[in-house]
Amino acid sequence: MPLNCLEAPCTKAKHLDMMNCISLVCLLLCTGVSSFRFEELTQYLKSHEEEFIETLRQWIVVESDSSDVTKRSDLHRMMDMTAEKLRLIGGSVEMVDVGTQSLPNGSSIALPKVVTAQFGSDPSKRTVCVYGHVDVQPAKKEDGWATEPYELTDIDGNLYGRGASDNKAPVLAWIHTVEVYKALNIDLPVNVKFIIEGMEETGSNGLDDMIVAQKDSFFSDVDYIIISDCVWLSKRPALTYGTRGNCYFYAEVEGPKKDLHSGVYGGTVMEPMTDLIGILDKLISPSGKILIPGIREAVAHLSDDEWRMYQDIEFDLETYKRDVGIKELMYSNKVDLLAHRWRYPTVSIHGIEGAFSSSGTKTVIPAKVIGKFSIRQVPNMDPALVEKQVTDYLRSVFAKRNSPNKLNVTMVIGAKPWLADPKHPLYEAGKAAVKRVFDVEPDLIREGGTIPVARTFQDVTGKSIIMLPIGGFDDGLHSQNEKISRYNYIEGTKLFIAYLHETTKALLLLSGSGNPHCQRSVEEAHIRPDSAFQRLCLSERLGIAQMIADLCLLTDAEP
Ligand SMILES: CC(C)C[C@H](NC(=O)CN)C(=O)O
Repeated sequence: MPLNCLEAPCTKAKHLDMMNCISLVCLLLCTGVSSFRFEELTQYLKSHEEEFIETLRQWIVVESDSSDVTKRSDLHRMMDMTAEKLRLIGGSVEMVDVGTQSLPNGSSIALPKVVTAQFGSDPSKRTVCVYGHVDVQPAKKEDGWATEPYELTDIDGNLYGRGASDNKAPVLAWIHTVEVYKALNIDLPVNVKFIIEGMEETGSNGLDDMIVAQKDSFFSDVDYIIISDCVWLSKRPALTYGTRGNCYFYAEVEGPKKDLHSGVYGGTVMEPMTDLIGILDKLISPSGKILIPGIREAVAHLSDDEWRMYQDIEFDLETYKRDVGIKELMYSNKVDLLAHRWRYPTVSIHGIEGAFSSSGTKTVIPAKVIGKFSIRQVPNMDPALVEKQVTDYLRSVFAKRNSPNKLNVTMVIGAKPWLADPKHPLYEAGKAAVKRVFDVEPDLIREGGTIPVARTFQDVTGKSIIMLPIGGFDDGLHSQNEKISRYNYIEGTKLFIAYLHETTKALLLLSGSGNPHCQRSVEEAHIRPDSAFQRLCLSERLGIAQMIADLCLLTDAEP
């Protein structure tokens, strides 16, 4: 019985019949999909566990905090170490200069180079590109860490250290995936490329331009991009199909020419800090309602399907409360809580530069203060519009205060949200890999945090992205006592090994027996969620998918 082709423009292969399926299986056999030596690969991994933890230790010790310019030499060293590691296992590595960063005092400083690497360029294989970052958020012992943040400390199987989960261990897990194949002299099922940056935690400065510049070179043969810079929702492994974006603002209020004694001058001048707190208070209500006109109106409505997906996810609010360490949440039902974590915007106030913040009782009136806040972005918000909405609104709120002080609002990060189709074959491959390693179905989740470059990858290169997290729900990203468990680090590496295998099948499926028109059309269909075309592709592909999956099962002999 003939089966319909994957999509309309693919005329030659309009009817994929049994013969075509058989030739596809032959292709699977030729590309090595049939001889997956999973046991051997994971045995090697297990027997080298301590070595892989030692490498993580050497990476954690580097204070690669991208937000602190005094640590820039550490960050450069971190990029060198990443390049060296990739070279050591046989990658052809480049360190791409992405220019300089302008500092508030008018000077500039070199951005960390972006590391790219390539393993294999076999034209008969598909090419995947792994993105990750090796910069970290700030951390000091006195912030409340129980251990030294830059010394990897193993307590009860948890590996504590700044950047352990975000994102050094996942980057290493991908590198080790390639290393294990190489060490055993087993052919990688795909060509693997890496793009590792050092400015993710401050908005990926320089990377967007580099992606645009290398669209037709480094990215030209990339079939899709994998990002493992997020965490599971619970103890169950997950696949992530969306991230929120982030618009980060500085609101600077400047008053007297120098700091003043509040006893001598207090009561006679309008204080910049009072103005700043006054306007920040008008951003969001205590119940979480964003007060900036136009923001809430832009948000895509929660569909019935989404509601059902959230409802079906196992998620315990009590565990969540315990992890956060609070008595009450903003929402007491699961769907509302997940929706506000993943797919609604929120305002967070992060800090005030110039304010007195040490211990003690200094009685100063600070002359200039900079409030720092960000708004997480969701479909269909547009950072350029948000910048205008926020600036206009804060100016009008400030004007009502009749203050002689000066207000200056700037948006320093404008990262868009990213959303994929969790029914894409890449996610089917993810499910199969999770099943193989953990013997469960993964949660399909979104992520409240931001990977600034995710949307750029998609928009500029036109490639699909899958996010494959290995971090635990309680890893404490950006927080005190960040960690990754040994279990997640090592089983996560196993997951990546399995994923490269499963994805080879998925990519063959995507390519519609290798017809490039089919490939392009399916990719396009998945980049435009909700199109009628995509629905057609998906529904027509399901039958074929099932059939090929069944045939693959026959060929998937373990050693
Ligand atoms: C734009 C932010 C600084 C990016 C940051 N990203 C991550 O933490 C991803 N690991 C975020 O705050 O979401």
